[in-house]
Amino acid sequence: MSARSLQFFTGSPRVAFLSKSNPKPSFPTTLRASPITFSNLSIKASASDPNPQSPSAPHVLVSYNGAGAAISPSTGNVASPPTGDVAAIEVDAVTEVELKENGFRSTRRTKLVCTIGPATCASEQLEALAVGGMNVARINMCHGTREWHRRVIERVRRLNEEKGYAVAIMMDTEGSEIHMGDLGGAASAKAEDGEIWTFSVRAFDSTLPERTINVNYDGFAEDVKIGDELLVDGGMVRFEVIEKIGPDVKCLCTDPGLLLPRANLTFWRNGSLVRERNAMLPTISSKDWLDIDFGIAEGVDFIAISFVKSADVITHLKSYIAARARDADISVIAKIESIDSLMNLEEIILASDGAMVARGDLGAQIPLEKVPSAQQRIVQVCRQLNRPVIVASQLLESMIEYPTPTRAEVADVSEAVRQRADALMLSGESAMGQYPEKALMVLRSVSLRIEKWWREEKRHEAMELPPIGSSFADNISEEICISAAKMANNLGVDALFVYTKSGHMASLLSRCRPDCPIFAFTTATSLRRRLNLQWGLIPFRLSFSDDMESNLNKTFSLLKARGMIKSGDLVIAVSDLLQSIQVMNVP
Ligand SMILES: Nc1ncnc2c1ncn2[C@@H]1O[C@H](COP(=O)(O)OP(=O)(O)O)[C@@H](O)[C@H]1O
Ligand SMILES: C=C(OP(=O)(O)O)C(=O)O
Ligand SMILES: [K+]
Ligand SMILES: [Mg+2]
Repeated sequence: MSARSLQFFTGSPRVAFLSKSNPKPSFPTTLRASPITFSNLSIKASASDPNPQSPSAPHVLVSYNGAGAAISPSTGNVASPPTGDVAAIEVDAVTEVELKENGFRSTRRTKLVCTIGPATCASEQLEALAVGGMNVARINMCHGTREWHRRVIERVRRLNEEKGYAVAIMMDTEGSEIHMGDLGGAASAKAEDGEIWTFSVRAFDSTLPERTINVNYDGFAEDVKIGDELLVDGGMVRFEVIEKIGPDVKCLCTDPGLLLPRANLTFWRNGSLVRERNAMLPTISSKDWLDIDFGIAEGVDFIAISFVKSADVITHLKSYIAARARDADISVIAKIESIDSLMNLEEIILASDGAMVARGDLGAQIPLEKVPSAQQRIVQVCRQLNRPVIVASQLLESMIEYPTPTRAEVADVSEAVRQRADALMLSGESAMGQYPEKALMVLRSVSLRIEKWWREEKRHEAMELPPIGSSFADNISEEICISAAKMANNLGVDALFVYTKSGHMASLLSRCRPDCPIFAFTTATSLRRRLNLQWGLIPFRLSFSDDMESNLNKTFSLLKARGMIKSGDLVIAVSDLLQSIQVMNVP
Protein backbone atom coordinates (compact mmCIF):
# COMPACT_ATOMS: atom_id res chain seq x y z
CA MET A 1 0.00 0.00 0.00
CA SER A 2 1.44 3.32 -1.07
CA ALA A 3 0.42 5.13 2.08
CA ARG A 4 2.55 2.77 4.10
CA SER A 5 5.67 3.74 2.17
CA LEU A 6 5.20 7.40 2.90
CA GLN A 7 7.73 8.30 5.53
CA PHE A 8 5.82 10.92 7.41
CA PHE A 9 7.23 9.84 10.69
CA THR A 10 10.17 11.62 12.21
CA GLY A 11 11.49 11.60 15.68
CA SER A 12 9.69 14.77 16.50
CA PRO A 13 6.78 14.33 18.87
CA ARG A 14 4.52 16.40 16.67
CA VAL A 15 1.50 15.74 14.57
CA ALA A 16 2.34 15.59 10.87
CA PHE A 17 0.77 18.22 8.75
CA LEU A 18 0.13 18.15 5.02
CA SER A 19 -0.77 20.93 2.68
CA LYS A 20 -1.16 21.31 -1.06
CA SER A 21 1.81 23.63 -1.39
CA ASN A 22 4.00 21.42 0.72
CA PRO A 23 3.35 17.77 0.03
CA LYS A 24 5.99 16.73 2.51
CA PRO A 25 4.93 16.71 6.10
CA SER A 26 5.97 19.55 8.23
CA PHE A 27 5.59 19.86 11.95
CA PRO A 28 3.91 23.06 12.84
CA THR A 29 4.30 24.59 16.22
CA THR A 30 0.75 25.79 16.06
CA LEU A 31 -1.99 23.43 15.00
CA ARG A 32 -3.64 25.62 12.40
CA ALA A 33 -4.63 24.14 9.11
CA SER A 34 -5.01 25.73 5.73
CA PRO A 35 -6.85 23.58 3.15
CA ILE A 36 -5.28 20.17 3.50
CA THR A 37 -4.98 17.38 1.02
CA PHE A 38 -4.24 13.79 1.60
CA SER A 39 -4.31 11.74 -1.58
CA ASN A 40 -7.68 12.56 -3.06
CA LEU A 41 -8.95 13.93 0.19
CA SER A 42 -9.38 17.60 0.71
CA ILE A 43 -10.45 18.94 4.05
CA LYS A 44 -11.14 22.59 4.64
CA ALA A 45 -11.52 23.70 8.14
CA SER A 46 -10.21 26.93 9.50
CA ALA A 47 -10.03 28.26 5.96
CA SER A 48 -13.74 28.88 5.97
CA ASP A 49 -13.89 29.65 9.62
CA PRO A 50 -15.40 33.09 9.95
CA ASN A 51 -12.92 33.80 12.71
CA PRO A 52 -9.80 31.80 11.97
CA GLN A 53 -7.72 33.57 14.59
CA SER A 54 -10.03 32.72 17.41
CA PRO A 55 -8.29 30.42 19.85
CA SER A 56 -11.36 28.22 20.02
CA ALA A 57 -11.56 27.84 16.24
CA PRO A 58 -11.50 24.16 15.38
CA HIS A 59 -8.51 22.87 13.49
CA VAL A 60 -8.26 19.97 11.15
CA LEU A 61 -5.10 17.97 10.85
CA VAL A 62 -4.33 15.03 8.71
CA SER A 63 -1.29 13.05 9.62
CA TYR A 64 0.34 9.71 9.11
CA ASN A 65 2.23 8.03 11.91
CA GLY A 66 2.20 11.30 13.69
CA ALA A 67 1.92 9.73 17.05
CA GLY A 68 5.33 10.93 18.10
CA ALA A 69 8.63 9.87 19.43
CA ALA A 70 7.38 7.34 21.85
CA ILE A 71 6.57 4.95 19.03
CA SER A 72 9.06 3.77 16.47
CA PRO A 73 7.56 2.56 13.21
CA SER A 74 10.83 0.94 12.16
CA THR A 75 11.44 -1.12 15.25
CA GLY A 76 7.89 -1.35 16.44
CA ASN A 77 9.09 -0.69 19.92
CA VAL A 78 7.25 1.38 22.39
CA ALA A 79 9.88 3.52 24.02
CA SER A 80 8.17 4.24 27.26
CA PRO A 81 6.15 1.52 28.93
CA PRO A 82 2.51 2.31 29.49
CA THR A 83 1.65 3.83 32.79
CA GLY A 84 -1.30 2.25 34.52
CA ASP A 85 -2.09 -1.40 34.20
CA VAL A 86 -3.41 -3.43 31.29
CA ALA A 87 -6.83 -3.68 32.89
CA ALA A 88 -7.10 0.08 32.45
CA ILE A 89 -8.95 -0.60 29.23
CA GLU A 90 -12.33 -2.31 29.35
CA VAL A 91 -14.04 -3.99 26.45
CA ASP A 92 -16.80 -6.51 26.18
CA ALA A 93 -15.34 -9.96 26.87
CA VAL A 94 -17.10 -11.55 23.88
CA THR A 95 -15.74 -8.96 21.43
CA GLU A 96 -12.27 -9.34 22.89
CA VAL A 97 -12.24 -13.05 22.15
CA GLU A 98 -13.66 -12.45 18.68
CA LEU A 99 -10.96 -9.89 17.90
CA LYS A 100 -8.18 -12.12 19.19
CA GLU A 101 -9.35 -15.18 17.33
CA ASN A 102 -10.53 -13.79 14.04
CA GLY A 103 -9.22 -10.25 13.71
CA PHE A 104 -10.88 -6.97 12.88
CA ARG A 105 -12.92 -7.98 9.87
CA SER A 106 -14.70 -10.72 11.75
CA THR A 107 -16.48 -8.44 14.16
CA ARG A 108 -20.20 -8.14 13.68
CA ARG A 109 -21.39 -4.65 12.82
CA THR A 110 -25.14 -5.18 13.33
CA LYS A 111 -26.11 -5.13 17.01
CA LEU A 112 -28.49 -7.60 18.62
CA VAL A 113 -31.26 -6.95 21.15
CA CYS A 114 -32.96 -9.82 23.01
CA THR A 115 -36.24 -9.55 24.88
CA ILE A 116 -35.88 -11.31 28.21
CA GLY A 117 -38.80 -13.41 29.38
CA PRO A 118 -39.47 -16.69 31.18
CA ALA A 119 -37.28 -18.61 28.69
CA THR A 120 -34.19 -16.49 29.33
CA CYS A 121 -34.37 -14.89 32.77
CA ALA A 122 -32.05 -17.22 34.70
CA SER A 123 -28.40 -16.22 35.05
CA GLU A 124 -27.12 -19.13 32.97
CA GLN A 125 -29.61 -18.34 30.21
CA LEU A 126 -28.67 -14.67 30.27
CA GLU A 127 -25.02 -15.59 30.11
CA ALA A 128 -25.63 -17.89 27.15
CA LEU A 129 -27.23 -14.95 25.34
CA ALA A 130 -24.33 -12.64 26.27
CA VAL A 131 -21.86 -15.18 24.91
CA GLY A 132 -24.06 -15.55 21.83
CA GLY A 133 -23.74 -11.86 21.04
CA MET A 134 -26.61 -10.09 22.84
CA ASN A 135 -25.65 -6.41 23.02
CA VAL A 136 -28.83 -5.18 24.67
CA ALA A 137 -31.30 -6.99 26.95
CA ARG A 138 -34.84 -5.67 26.59
CA ILE A 139 -37.45 -5.96 29.31
CA ASN A 140 -41.04 -5.39 28.31
CA MET A 141 -43.05 -3.77 31.11
CA CYS A 142 -46.20 -5.05 29.46
CA HIS A 143 -45.42 -8.40 31.10
CA GLY A 144 -44.16 -9.51 34.50
CA THR A 145 -43.90 -7.56 37.73
CA ARG A 146 -41.40 -4.84 38.59
CA GLU A 147 -39.84 -7.28 41.05
CA TRP A 148 -39.34 -9.79 38.24
CA HIS A 149 -37.72 -7.15 36.03
CA ARG A 150 -35.55 -5.92 38.88
CA ARG A 151 -34.11 -9.40 39.28
CA VAL A 152 -33.34 -9.62 35.57
CA ILE A 153 -31.56 -6.25 35.67
CA GLU A 154 -29.56 -7.37 38.71
CA ARG A 155 -28.48 -10.57 36.99
CA VAL A 156 -27.38 -8.78 33.84
CA ARG A 157 -25.46 -6.21 35.86
CA ARG A 158 -23.79 -8.95 37.88
CA LEU A 159 -22.75 -10.84 34.74
CA ASN A 160 -21.30 -7.62 33.33
CA GLU A 161 -19.30 -7.05 36.48
CA GLU A 162 -18.15 -10.57 37.11
CA LYS A 163 -17.67 -11.85 33.58
CA GLY A 164 -16.78 -8.70 31.69
CA TYR A 165 -19.79 -8.45 29.36
CA ALA A 166 -21.15 -5.06 28.46
CA VAL A 167 -24.82 -5.85 27.96
CA ALA A 168 -27.00 -2.74 28.12
CA ILE A 169 -30.54 -2.74 29.48
CA MET A 170 -33.54 -1.41 27.59
CA MET A 171 -36.83 -0.93 29.37
CA ASP A 172 -39.86 -0.88 27.09
CA THR A 173 -43.05 0.77 28.35
CA GLU A 174 -46.44 -0.85 28.11
CA GLY A 175 -48.08 2.23 26.58
CA SER A 176 -51.78 2.89 26.39
CA GLU A 177 -52.61 0.14 24.00
CA ILE A 178 -55.72 -1.95 24.32
CA HIS A 179 -54.78 -5.46 25.26
CA MET A 180 -56.16 -8.64 26.77
CA GLY A 181 -55.63 -9.68 30.37
CA ASP A 182 -53.33 -12.47 31.39
CA LEU A 183 -55.65 -15.48 30.78
CA GLY A 184 -55.93 -16.31 34.47
CA GLY A 185 -52.41 -17.69 34.55
CA ALA A 186 -52.64 -19.94 31.47
CA ALA A 187 -49.69 -19.75 29.05
CA SER A 188 -52.03 -19.57 26.07
CA ALA A 189 -55.56 -20.42 24.93
CA LYS A 190 -56.71 -21.81 21.60
CA ALA A 191 -59.60 -20.09 19.84
CA GLU A 192 -61.27 -22.31 17.23
CA ASP A 193 -63.19 -21.29 14.15
CA GLY A 194 -66.86 -20.55 14.93
CA GLU A 195 -66.45 -20.38 18.70
CA ILE A 196 -68.09 -17.57 20.66
CA TRP A 197 -65.77 -15.77 23.09
CA THR A 198 -66.61 -13.01 25.55
CA PHE A 199 -64.36 -9.95 25.78
CA SER A 200 -65.19 -8.15 28.99
CA VAL A 201 -64.13 -5.03 30.88
CA ARG A 202 -65.58 -6.57 34.08
CA ALA A 203 -63.17 -7.31 36.91
CA PHE A 204 -63.30 -11.01 37.77
CA ASP A 205 -62.34 -11.76 41.34
CA SER A 206 -61.24 -15.36 40.98
CA THR A 207 -61.02 -17.63 37.95
CA LEU A 208 -62.18 -16.45 34.53
CA PRO A 209 -65.28 -18.14 33.12
CA GLU A 210 -64.59 -20.37 30.13
CA ARG A 211 -63.87 -18.60 26.81
CA THR A 212 -63.71 -15.24 28.51
CA ILE A 213 -61.04 -12.65 27.98
CA ASN A 214 -60.41 -9.59 30.11
CA VAL A 215 -59.80 -6.30 28.29
CA ASN A 216 -57.69 -3.59 29.98
CA TYR A 217 -59.41 -0.57 28.43
CA ASP A 218 -62.57 0.52 30.27
CA GLY A 219 -64.09 2.19 27.21
CA PHE A 220 -63.89 -1.00 25.17
CA ALA A 221 -67.51 -2.15 25.46
CA GLU A 222 -68.77 1.34 24.67
CA ASP A 223 -66.44 1.87 21.72
CA VAL A 224 -66.92 -1.31 19.70
CA LYS A 225 -69.93 -1.76 17.45
CA ILE A 226 -71.68 -4.89 16.25
CA GLY A 227 -70.02 -5.98 13.00
CA ASP A 228 -66.57 -4.64 13.99
CA GLU A 229 -63.61 -6.90 13.41
CA LEU A 230 -61.45 -7.58 16.45
CA LEU A 231 -57.80 -8.42 15.69
CA VAL A 232 -55.60 -10.12 18.25
CA ASP A 233 -51.88 -9.40 17.77
CA GLY A 234 -52.45 -7.68 14.47
CA GLY A 235 -54.43 -10.58 12.99
CA MET A 236 -52.96 -13.74 14.49
CA VAL A 237 -56.53 -14.44 15.64
CA ARG A 238 -59.62 -12.65 14.31
CA PHE A 239 -63.12 -12.20 15.74
CA GLU A 240 -66.33 -10.48 14.69
CA VAL A 241 -68.38 -8.57 17.26
CA ILE A 242 -71.87 -10.11 17.32
CA GLU A 243 -73.49 -8.84 20.53
CA LYS A 244 -72.93 -6.33 23.34
CA ILE A 245 -74.32 -7.06 26.82
CA GLY A 246 -73.28 -4.37 29.31
CA PRO A 247 -69.55 -4.81 29.99
CA ASP A 248 -69.44 -7.98 27.89
CA VAL A 249 -68.83 -8.12 24.16
CA LYS A 250 -69.63 -11.44 22.45
CA CYS A 251 -67.39 -12.24 19.51
CA LEU A 252 -67.35 -14.97 16.89
CA CYS A 253 -63.96 -16.42 16.02
CA THR A 254 -63.43 -16.11 12.26
CA ASP A 255 -59.67 -16.83 12.05
CA PRO A 256 -58.63 -19.42 14.65
CA GLY A 257 -55.32 -19.29 16.48
CA LEU A 258 -53.43 -19.10 19.73
CA LEU A 259 -54.28 -16.34 22.21
CA LEU A 260 -51.29 -15.25 24.29
CA PRO A 261 -51.48 -13.41 27.61
CA ARG A 262 -51.80 -9.62 27.27
CA ALA A 263 -51.97 -9.79 23.50
CA ASN A 264 -52.66 -6.53 21.73
CA LEU A 265 -56.20 -5.80 20.45
CA THR A 266 -57.25 -3.55 17.60
CA PHE A 267 -60.68 -3.15 16.10
CA TRP A 268 -61.58 -2.37 12.56
CA ARG A 269 -64.77 -0.98 11.02
CA ASN A 270 -65.47 -1.03 7.27
CA GLY A 271 -61.87 -1.96 6.57
CA SER A 272 -60.25 0.83 8.62
CA LEU A 273 -58.70 0.89 12.02
CA VAL A 274 -60.92 2.50 14.66
CA ARG A 275 -58.62 4.87 16.46
CA GLU A 276 -60.62 7.81 17.78
CA ARG A 277 -60.37 6.51 21.32
CA ASN A 278 -56.85 5.20 20.86
CA ALA A 279 -55.79 8.67 19.79
CA MET A 280 -57.18 10.11 23.03
CA LEU A 281 -55.27 7.71 25.26
CA PRO A 282 -52.05 9.14 26.66
CA THR A 283 -48.77 7.84 25.17
CA ILE A 284 -47.34 7.50 28.66
CA SER A 285 -49.96 6.18 31.09
CA SER A 286 -49.86 6.60 34.86
CA LYS A 287 -48.54 3.04 35.09
CA ASP A 288 -45.86 3.87 32.50
CA TRP A 289 -44.69 6.84 34.63
CA LEU A 290 -44.23 4.48 37.57
CA ASP A 291 -42.30 2.11 35.32
CA ILE A 292 -40.17 5.01 34.09
CA ASP A 293 -39.39 5.95 37.71
CA PHE A 294 -38.45 2.33 38.25
CA GLY A 295 -36.19 2.40 35.17
CA ILE A 296 -34.49 5.60 36.33
CA ALA A 297 -33.97 4.19 39.82
CA GLU A 298 -32.51 1.00 38.37
CA GLY A 299 -30.27 2.99 36.03
CA VAL A 300 -31.39 1.34 32.80
CA ASP A 301 -29.51 2.45 29.69
CA PHE A 302 -32.45 2.91 27.34
CA ILE A 303 -36.15 3.59 27.78
CA ALA A 304 -38.25 2.67 24.74
CA ILE A 305 -41.60 4.44 24.51
CA SER A 306 -44.50 2.55 22.95
CA PHE A 307 -47.04 4.13 20.59
CA VAL A 308 -45.29 7.50 20.28
CA LYS A 309 -47.56 9.93 18.44
CA SER A 310 -45.59 13.17 18.46
CA ALA A 311 -42.22 14.64 19.35
CA ASP A 312 -43.65 16.49 22.38
CA VAL A 313 -43.97 13.41 24.53
CA ILE A 314 -40.33 12.50 23.89
CA THR A 315 -39.12 16.01 24.71
CA HIS A 316 -41.24 15.96 27.86
CA LEU A 317 -39.86 12.60 28.95
CA LYS A 318 -36.29 13.62 28.24
CA SER A 319 -36.60 16.69 30.44
CA TYR A 320 -38.16 14.53 33.17
CA ILE A 321 -35.24 12.11 32.97
CA ALA A 322 -32.71 14.95 32.98
CA ALA A 323 -34.27 16.37 36.15
CA ARG A 324 -34.67 13.02 37.86
CA ALA A 325 -31.50 11.22 36.87
CA ARG A 326 -28.81 13.84 37.20
CA ASP A 327 -25.87 11.48 37.14
CA ALA A 328 -27.28 8.86 34.79
CA ASP A 329 -27.87 9.46 31.13
CA ILE A 330 -30.70 7.36 29.75
CA SER A 331 -31.34 7.27 26.00
CA VAL A 332 -34.95 7.51 24.89
CA ILE A 333 -35.99 5.28 22.00
CA ALA A 334 -39.18 6.14 20.11
CA LYS A 335 -41.14 3.10 18.98
CA ILE A 336 -42.60 3.72 15.56
CA GLU A 337 -45.72 1.58 15.63
CA SER A 338 -48.67 3.81 14.85
CA ILE A 339 -50.05 5.84 11.96
CA ASP A 340 -49.39 9.05 13.91
CA SER A 341 -45.74 8.18 14.42
CA LEU A 342 -45.32 7.71 10.67
CA MET A 343 -46.97 11.06 10.02
CA ASN A 344 -44.59 12.86 12.41
CA LEU A 345 -41.57 10.68 11.74
CA GLU A 346 -38.77 13.22 11.23
CA GLU A 347 -39.63 15.37 14.23
CA ILE A 348 -40.07 12.35 16.50
CA ILE A 349 -36.70 10.94 15.46
CA LEU A 350 -35.00 14.30 15.94
CA ALA A 351 -36.43 14.57 19.45
CA SER A 352 -35.35 11.00 20.35
CA ASP A 353 -32.01 9.30 20.91
CA GLY A 354 -32.99 6.41 18.66
CA ALA A 355 -35.98 4.62 17.15
CA MET A 356 -37.46 1.16 16.85
CA VAL A 357 -39.36 -0.13 13.82
CA ALA A 358 -41.93 -1.96 15.95
CA ARG A 359 -43.41 -4.01 13.17
CA GLY A 360 -45.74 -5.99 15.44
CA ASP A 361 -48.13 -3.17 16.18
CA LEU A 362 -47.24 -1.23 13.06
CA GLY A 363 -48.52 -4.15 11.01
CA ALA A 364 -51.80 -3.99 12.93
CA GLN A 365 -52.21 -0.29 12.17
CA ILE A 366 -51.25 -0.08 8.53
CA PRO A 367 -51.83 -2.73 5.84
CA LEU A 368 -49.14 -5.41 6.08
CA GLU A 369 -47.92 -4.78 2.55
CA LYS A 370 -46.99 -1.24 3.57
CA VAL A 371 -44.73 -2.36 6.42
CA PRO A 372 -41.60 -3.05 4.30
CA SER A 373 -41.55 0.41 2.72
CA ALA A 374 -42.27 2.01 6.13
CA GLN A 375 -39.32 0.06 7.55
CA GLN A 376 -37.03 1.22 4.78
CA ARG A 377 -38.08 4.84 5.26
CA ILE A 378 -37.61 4.75 9.05
CA VAL A 379 -34.17 3.14 8.75
CA GLN A 380 -33.11 5.71 6.17
CA VAL A 381 -34.40 8.73 8.11
CA CYS A 382 -32.64 7.50 11.26
CA ARG A 383 -29.36 7.10 9.42
CA GLN A 384 -29.60 10.55 7.93
CA LEU A 385 -30.51 12.17 11.23
CA ASN A 386 -27.85 10.12 12.99
CA ARG A 387 -30.05 8.16 15.39
CA PRO A 388 -29.64 4.42 15.97
CA VAL A 389 -32.51 2.29 14.69
CA ILE A 390 -33.69 -1.16 15.74
CA VAL A 391 -35.70 -3.42 13.45
CA ALA A 392 -38.06 -5.46 15.62
CA SER A 393 -40.72 -8.16 15.68
CA GLN A 394 -41.25 -11.47 13.97
CA LEU A 395 -37.74 -11.61 12.47
CA LEU A 396 -37.58 -15.31 13.35
CA GLU A 397 -41.12 -15.91 14.62
CA SER A 398 -41.20 -19.59 13.62
CA MET A 399 -38.21 -20.23 15.89
CA ILE A 400 -40.50 -19.77 18.89
CA GLU A 401 -41.46 -23.35 18.09
CA TYR A 402 -38.89 -24.72 15.65
CA PRO A 403 -35.09 -24.98 15.79
CA THR A 404 -34.52 -23.63 12.28
CA PRO A 405 -35.90 -20.48 10.67
CA THR A 406 -37.91 -20.37 7.46
CA ARG A 407 -36.08 -19.23 4.33
CA ALA A 408 -38.38 -16.23 4.26
CA GLU A 409 -37.31 -15.24 7.78
CA VAL A 410 -33.64 -15.45 6.81
CA ALA A 411 -34.41 -13.23 3.83
CA ASP A 412 -36.16 -10.73 6.11
CA VAL A 413 -33.18 -10.61 8.51
CA SER A 414 -30.85 -10.20 5.52
CA GLU A 415 -32.87 -7.29 4.24
CA ALA A 416 -32.67 -5.46 7.58
CA VAL A 417 -28.89 -6.06 7.64
CA ARG A 418 -28.61 -4.91 4.04
CA GLN A 419 -30.50 -1.73 4.95
CA ARG A 420 -27.76 -1.33 7.54
CA ALA A 421 -30.07 -0.94 10.50
CA ASP A 422 -28.10 -0.52 13.71
CA ALA A 423 -29.74 -3.40 15.49
CA LEU A 424 -32.05 -6.39 15.14
CA MET A 425 -34.36 -7.49 17.94
CA LEU A 426 -35.76 -10.79 19.13
CA SER A 427 -39.12 -10.71 20.94
CA GLY A 428 -41.04 -13.90 21.62
CA GLU A 429 -38.15 -15.93 20.11
CA SER A 430 -35.99 -15.09 23.12
CA ALA A 431 -38.66 -14.23 25.73
CA MET A 432 -40.75 -17.37 25.62
CA GLY A 433 -39.56 -19.45 22.68
CA GLN A 434 -38.04 -22.90 22.78
CA TYR A 435 -34.80 -21.95 21.01
CA PRO A 436 -33.60 -18.53 22.22
CA GLU A 437 -29.88 -19.24 21.74
CA LYS A 438 -30.41 -20.77 18.33
CA ALA A 439 -32.47 -17.76 17.24
CA LEU A 440 -29.68 -15.44 18.39
CA MET A 441 -27.16 -17.57 16.52
CA VAL A 442 -29.20 -17.19 13.33
CA LEU A 443 -29.24 -13.40 13.71
CA ARG A 444 -25.51 -13.44 14.33
CA SER A 445 -24.52 -15.64 11.44
CA VAL A 446 -26.87 -14.01 8.94
CA SER A 447 -25.61 -10.55 9.98
CA LEU A 448 -21.97 -11.57 9.60
CA ARG A 449 -22.54 -13.24 6.27
CA ILE A 450 -24.53 -10.41 4.71
CA GLU A 451 -22.15 -7.74 6.04
CA LYS A 452 -19.18 -9.58 4.59
CA TRP A 453 -20.90 -10.18 1.28
CA TRP A 454 -21.79 -6.52 0.90
CA ARG A 455 -18.30 -5.40 1.83
CA GLU A 456 -16.65 -7.81 -0.58
CA GLU A 457 -18.94 -6.96 -3.43
CA LYS A 458 -18.89 -3.26 -2.55
CA ARG A 459 -22.61 -3.51 -2.96
CA HIS A 460 -23.83 -0.90 -0.52
CA GLU A 461 -25.39 2.10 -2.13
CA ALA A 462 -23.79 5.33 -1.04
CA MET A 463 -26.23 7.30 1.05
CA GLU A 464 -26.41 11.04 0.92
CA LEU A 465 -25.56 12.20 4.44
CA PRO A 466 -26.83 15.75 4.81
CA PRO A 467 -25.25 18.15 7.31
CA ILE A 468 -27.16 17.88 10.57
CA GLY A 469 -25.17 19.88 13.11
CA SER A 470 -26.35 23.22 14.36
CA SER A 471 -22.92 24.84 14.70
CA PHE A 472 -19.85 25.23 12.56
CA ALA A 473 -17.88 22.98 14.92
CA ASP A 474 -20.57 20.30 14.49
CA ASN A 475 -20.27 20.57 10.72
CA ILE A 476 -16.52 20.11 10.98
CA SER A 477 -16.98 16.99 13.10
CA GLU A 478 -19.35 15.56 10.48
CA GLU A 479 -16.96 16.33 7.63
CA ILE A 480 -14.05 14.82 9.53
CA CYS A 481 -15.98 11.61 10.11
CA ILE A 482 -17.17 11.39 6.50
CA SER A 483 -13.58 11.95 5.30
CA ALA A 484 -12.07 9.55 7.81
CA ALA A 485 -14.54 6.83 6.84
CA LYS A 486 -13.83 7.39 3.17
CA MET A 487 -10.09 7.29 3.77
CA ALA A 488 -10.51 4.14 5.80
CA ASN A 489 -12.35 2.45 2.92
CA ASN A 490 -9.94 3.67 0.25
CA LEU A 491 -6.83 2.74 2.23
CA GLY A 492 -8.29 -0.51 3.49
CA VAL A 493 -7.42 0.30 7.09
CA ASP A 494 -7.96 -2.26 9.81
CA ALA A 495 -9.80 -0.09 12.28
CA LEU A 496 -10.97 3.44 12.96
CA PHE A 497 -10.23 4.75 16.44
CA VAL A 498 -12.37 7.48 17.95
CA TYR A 499 -11.77 9.19 21.29
CA THR A 500 -15.05 10.62 22.41
CA LYS A 501 -16.38 12.00 25.68
CA SER A 502 -20.00 12.43 24.62
CA GLY A 503 -20.19 9.59 22.08
CA HIS A 504 -21.18 12.06 19.37
CA MET A 505 -18.08 11.64 17.22
CA ALA A 506 -18.42 7.84 17.49
CA SER A 507 -22.01 7.97 16.29
CA LEU A 508 -21.03 10.23 13.39
CA LEU A 509 -18.46 7.64 12.30
CA SER A 510 -20.99 4.83 12.71
CA ARG A 511 -23.40 6.82 10.52
CA CYS A 512 -20.90 6.53 7.65
CA ARG A 513 -21.03 2.71 7.90
CA PRO A 514 -17.33 2.26 7.04
CA ASP A 515 -15.87 -1.10 5.95
CA CYS A 516 -13.72 -1.49 9.07
CA PRO A 517 -14.82 -1.67 12.71
CA ILE A 518 -14.80 1.47 14.84
CA PHE A 519 -13.05 1.30 18.22
CA ALA A 520 -14.82 3.90 20.33
CA PHE A 521 -12.91 4.97 23.43
CA THR A 522 -14.97 6.67 26.10
CA THR A 523 -14.32 7.51 29.70
CA ALA A 524 -17.71 6.49 31.14
CA THR A 525 -18.99 2.96 31.63
CA SER A 526 -22.61 3.99 31.03
CA LEU A 527 -21.79 5.65 27.70
CA ARG A 528 -19.81 2.58 26.72
CA ARG A 529 -22.92 0.47 27.30
CA ARG A 530 -25.15 2.82 25.32
CA LEU A 531 -22.77 2.87 22.35
CA ASN A 532 -23.39 -0.86 22.16
CA LEU A 533 -26.58 -0.22 20.21
CA GLN A 534 -24.82 1.52 17.32
CA TRP A 535 -23.75 -0.08 14.09
CA GLY A 536 -20.07 -1.02 13.86
CA LEU A 537 -18.99 0.47 17.18
CA ILE A 538 -16.79 -1.51 19.53
CA PRO A 539 -16.97 0.53 22.71
CA PHE A 540 -14.02 0.59 25.12
CA ARG A 541 -13.80 2.31 28.45
CA LEU A 542 -10.49 4.07 28.84
CA SER A 543 -9.46 7.15 30.74
CA PHE A 544 -7.73 9.47 28.35
CA SER A 545 -6.36 12.97 28.36
CA ASP A 546 -6.45 15.90 25.95
CA ASP A 547 -3.11 14.81 24.58
CA MET A 548 -3.77 12.63 21.54
CA GLU A 549 -0.22 11.36 21.32
CA SER A 550 -0.27 9.98 24.79
CA ASN A 551 -3.78 8.61 24.24
CA LEU A 552 -2.63 6.73 21.17
CA ASN A 553 0.50 5.43 22.83
CA LYS A 554 -1.48 4.25 25.79
CA THR A 555 -4.16 2.62 23.63
CA PHE A 556 -1.66 0.84 21.42
CA SER A 557 0.26 -0.61 24.31
CA LEU A 558 -2.87 -1.65 26.21
CA LEU A 559 -4.50 -3.24 23.17
CA LYS A 560 -1.28 -4.93 22.13
CA ALA A 561 -0.77 -6.34 25.60
CA ARG A 562 -4.28 -7.78 25.40
CA GLY A 563 -3.65 -9.22 21.94
CA MET A 564 -6.38 -7.17 20.27
CA ILE A 565 -4.11 -5.37 17.81
CA LYS A 566 -0.65 -6.09 16.48
CA SER A 567 2.29 -4.25 15.01
CA GLY A 568 1.69 -3.14 11.46
CA ASP A 569 -2.10 -2.85 11.71
CA LEU A 570 -3.21 0.27 9.92
CA VAL A 571 -5.38 2.59 11.95
CA ILE A 572 -7.08 5.93 11.41
CA ALA A 573 -7.77 7.91 14.57
CA VAL A 574 -10.17 10.79 15.05
CA SER A 575 -11.15 12.59 18.18
CA ASP A 576 -13.55 15.17 19.48
CA LEU A 577 -10.79 16.64 21.62
CA LEU A 578 -8.70 17.78 18.70
CA GLN A 579 -10.35 18.01 15.29
CA SER A 580 -7.88 15.73 13.57
CA ILE A 581 -7.48 12.69 11.36
CA GLN A 582 -4.35 10.65 11.92
CA VAL A 583 -3.26 7.67 9.86
CA MET A 584 -0.72 5.31 11.34
CA ASN A 585 0.59 1.81 11.57
CA VAL A 586 0.54 0.25 14.98
CA PRO A 587 4.20 0.29 16.06
N1 LIG B 1 -41.45 -10.52 31.36
C1 LIG B 1 -42.19 -11.44 30.74
N2 LIG B 1 -42.90 -12.33 31.43
C2 LIG B 1 -43.65 -13.25 30.80
N3 LIG B 1 -43.78 -13.34 29.46
C3 LIG B 1 -43.10 -12.47 28.71
C4 LIG B 1 -42.29 -11.47 29.31
N4 LIG B 1 -41.76 -10.74 28.31
C5 LIG B 1 -42.22 -11.26 27.16
N5 LIG B 1 -43.05 -12.32 27.40
C6 LIG B 1 -43.70 -13.17 26.41
O1 LIG B 1 -43.05 -13.05 25.16
C7 LIG B 1 -43.96 -12.59 24.16
C8 LIG B 1 -43.25 -11.70 23.17
O2 LIG B 1 -42.68 -10.60 23.81
P1 LIG B 1 -42.93 -9.12 23.29
O3 LIG B 1 -42.89 -9.08 21.82
O4 LIG B 1 -42.00 -8.25 24.03
O5 LIG B 1 -44.39 -8.80 23.82
P2 LIG B 1 -45.75 -8.55 23.07
O6 LIG B 1 -45.90 -9.65 22.09
O7 LIG B 1 -46.75 -8.57 24.16
O8 LIG B 1 -45.63 -7.22 22.43
C9 LIG B 1 -45.08 -11.94 24.93
O9 LIG B 1 -46.28 -11.95 24.23
C10 LIG B 1 -45.14 -12.77 26.18
O10 LIG B 1 -45.89 -13.93 25.94
C1 LIG C 1 -41.78 -4.22 19.48
C2 LIG C 1 -43.08 -4.00 19.51
O1 LIG C 1 -43.72 -3.58 20.65
P1 LIG C 1 -44.28 -4.58 21.77
O2 LIG C 1 -43.56 -5.87 21.65
O3 LIG C 1 -44.06 -3.88 23.05
O4 LIG C 1 -45.71 -4.64 21.41
C3 LIG C 1 -43.92 -4.18 18.31
O5 LIG C 1 -45.09 -3.84 18.36
O6 LIG C 1 -43.37 -4.62 17.27
K1 LIG D 1 -44.17 -2.74 25.24
MG1 LIG E 1 -45.77 -2.83 20.08
